[in-house]
Amino acid sequence: MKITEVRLGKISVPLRVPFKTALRSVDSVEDVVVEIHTDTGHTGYGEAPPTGAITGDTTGAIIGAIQDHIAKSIIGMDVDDFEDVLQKVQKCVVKNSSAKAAVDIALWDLYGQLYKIPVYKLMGGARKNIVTDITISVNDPETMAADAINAIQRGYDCLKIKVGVNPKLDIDRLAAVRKAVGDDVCIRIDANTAWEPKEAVRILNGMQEKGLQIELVEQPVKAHDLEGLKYVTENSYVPVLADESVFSPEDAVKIMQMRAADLVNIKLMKCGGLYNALKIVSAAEVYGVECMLGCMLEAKISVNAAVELACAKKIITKIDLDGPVLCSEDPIIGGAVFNEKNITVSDEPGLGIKGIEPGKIQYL
Ligand SMILES: C[C@H](N)C(=O)N[C@H](CCC(=O)O)C(=O)O
Ligand SMILES: [Mg+2]
Repeated sequence: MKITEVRLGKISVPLRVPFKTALRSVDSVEDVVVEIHTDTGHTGYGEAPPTGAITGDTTGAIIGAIQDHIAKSIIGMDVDDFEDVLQKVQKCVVKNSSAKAAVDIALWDLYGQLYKIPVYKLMGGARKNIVTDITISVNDPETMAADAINAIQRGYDCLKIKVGVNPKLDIDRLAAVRKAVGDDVCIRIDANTAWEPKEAVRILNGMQEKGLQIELVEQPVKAHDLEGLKYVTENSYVPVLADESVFSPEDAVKIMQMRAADLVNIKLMKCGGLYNALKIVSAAEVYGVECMLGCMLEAKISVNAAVELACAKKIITKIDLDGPVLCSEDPIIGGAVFNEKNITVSDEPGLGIKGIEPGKIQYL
């Protein structure tokens, strides 16, 4: 199965409501779609969003990295030389984790098709069903309480609450949400790097002293501030999950060795795809650190690849794969079934993606 062409396109999917975090505010998912074609007539699908505020990757940079470096390096290679092709993707250009992830995902899709096996079974095959949380954007406390009730009415029982814009409001935000949804709903929060370490401990312990039952906090402090992250981990009542601080497997190992966080959030767009995500998973298994499988604002092709990984590995105990359910439509045909919080992985070979709705992709 030789790679003959790497074709790129763009999709744009409106969100149900604007997505607002401490780092950015957007109204739609804008993704680069990758199709890898082969001499056997197979197509592998991948996808990457331009999450510049977190990865530094813009649409133009994703397209440029793939066209100028990655595609040139892998065209003509045989997908059956899988390790060689995956390593070529990682090594032909530095950084550019989202571009690498998009191509890596498409290659796993092809490799699964070659051996007629779903990707989650190739990687471990632990389970077929997972349950995701849903994200509530940061707003004023009343709006967030109303959004939380709406999520509960859609059937979600775990909410990921964004905080960190005007941190003075954060305890009031969580108090309003907890009051609105009651005690049985799981609430996790994500500060997206917004707080200083001492401020984080004060806010988090203030929340727990009020009985708000926060399950975990994601990335309370700046990405590079591992000492600050460790300070929060050691001094707050709330378990800490590292997100923006963990891109590569090396980052993950460092955080685990330092005990700078209690958990890590694996995202394919940060680590460059499934090849490196599996290394983070292995490190987590060795250190006994549970993982979240998360996503950026992404449509269903790349989130589908994350579903495959989450269904393969039991060390992944927290699921934040709500990209597709935040969208107002799903232009992707095939793949995992997203029924609100319940996600069922596809049993088709590869990723099970059949294509994109006609007219929904703009080829370059
Ligand atoms: C969409 C997902 N639930 C999420 O919140 N991801 C964010 C970053 C998403 C983005 O800005 O595109 C996170 O976990 O930090
Ligand atoms: Mg996060």
